[in-house]
Amino acid sequence: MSTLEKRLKDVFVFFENKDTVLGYRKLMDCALDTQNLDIYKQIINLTDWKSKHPNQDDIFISKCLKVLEQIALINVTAYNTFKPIVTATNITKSYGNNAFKLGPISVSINKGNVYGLVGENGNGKTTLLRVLAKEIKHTSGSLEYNFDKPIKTTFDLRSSLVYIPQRTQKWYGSLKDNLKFVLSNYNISPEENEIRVLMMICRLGLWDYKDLKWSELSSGYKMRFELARTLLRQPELLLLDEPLANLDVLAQQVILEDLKSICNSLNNPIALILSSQQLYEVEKVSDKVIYLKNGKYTDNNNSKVEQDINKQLIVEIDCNTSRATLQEIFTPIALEKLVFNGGVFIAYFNANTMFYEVLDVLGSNKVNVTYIRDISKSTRRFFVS
Ligand SMILES: Nc1ncnc2c1ncn2[C@@H]1O[C@H](COP(=O)(O)OP(=O)(O)OP(=O)(O)O)[C@@H](O)[C@H]1O
Repeated sequence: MSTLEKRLKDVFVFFENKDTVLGYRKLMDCALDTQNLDIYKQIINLTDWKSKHPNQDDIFISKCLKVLEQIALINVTAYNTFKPIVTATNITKSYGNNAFKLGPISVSINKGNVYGLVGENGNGKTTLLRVLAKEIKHTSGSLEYNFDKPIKTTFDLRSSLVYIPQRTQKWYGSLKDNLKFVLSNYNISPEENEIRVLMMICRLGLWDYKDLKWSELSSGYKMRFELARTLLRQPELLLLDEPLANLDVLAQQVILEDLKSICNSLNNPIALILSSQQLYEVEKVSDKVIYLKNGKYTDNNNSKVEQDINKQLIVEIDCNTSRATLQEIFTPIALEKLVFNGGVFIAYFNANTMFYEVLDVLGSNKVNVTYIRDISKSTRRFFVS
């Protein structure tokens, strides 16, 4: 089964299980991959219909399945270049008299992948993004880009390599008109412009907001607008600085899932690097997490400390049991260290201890746990240690 066939089948299963919202998003991803304006028009009509008939799921699903059948008839060529779009080798960045130094950093970035950039405040996330975005020049090391589209002008560069900073600028007029303005620079017909813009509006869940002004949108929708504006230009490398700031937990999950599937496009994949303080959410969607510590990171981090930490089972626990009690009940399952960091306990066990044994011990001793998580492989372990 080809990747497209598999994706179409997934969409079918979502609808079969009445996961309408998710199914529709995935259907739109498949539609985008066709690059076919007739399919786009059908999605636009369907979104309009859904907006006018919000409670008629069964009819909506049958309409979606008809579009799905038509997408299945279209030949979609999959992108298959595995060359990294950017390769950084021992890059560093210093700012004049400031003591902070970013790097050396070595990393390769590939299309179709999501990279989560995490680290404590002031550890160089924004600096790294700005260096990769060619907004500021690195001090030493080499940085090699491999864009598919020819880069002859700064406009070409800024289409393929897009950086969205933490604070975005105010715009005037309606959301839809602003998006149409973006495409008006790309030499396409007014009709095609309208269809492509409306398709992107549908995909990013902006249908009911398309006629609103900047001041009428919440932070979450302003971020969605920025993404729509960027994605219309079909970037190859997308750098987002804290896109989750100001979003509620649900909106964070939705936007991350959306970003992941948009980057995973079959014929137009994007390499995405996003910085965030939302560790769990970012780790869940990232193909790789870049953790910056004092400005440093290397792809193959095989330092001795790393190897030792990787062997332990590390569990974060929130409960109102005393430290002494936890110490006592965990000792038989090879507790090596118990740390209380003011809010939660971090328990370090021997590598042979299993997470289910920890759950077992807590349950059998009737400990009231409000939160527990195995963070052995999460970058969270660096933040709590
Ligand atoms: N333009 C600049 N001139 C001088 N120093 C700077 C400049 N920009 C950043 N720095 C310094 O570089 C260091 C790293 O900052 P950076 O903004 O890259 O970190 P960050 O990880 O993104 O932080 P945060 O999570 O707080 O956004 C800080 O010490 C900061 O003071």
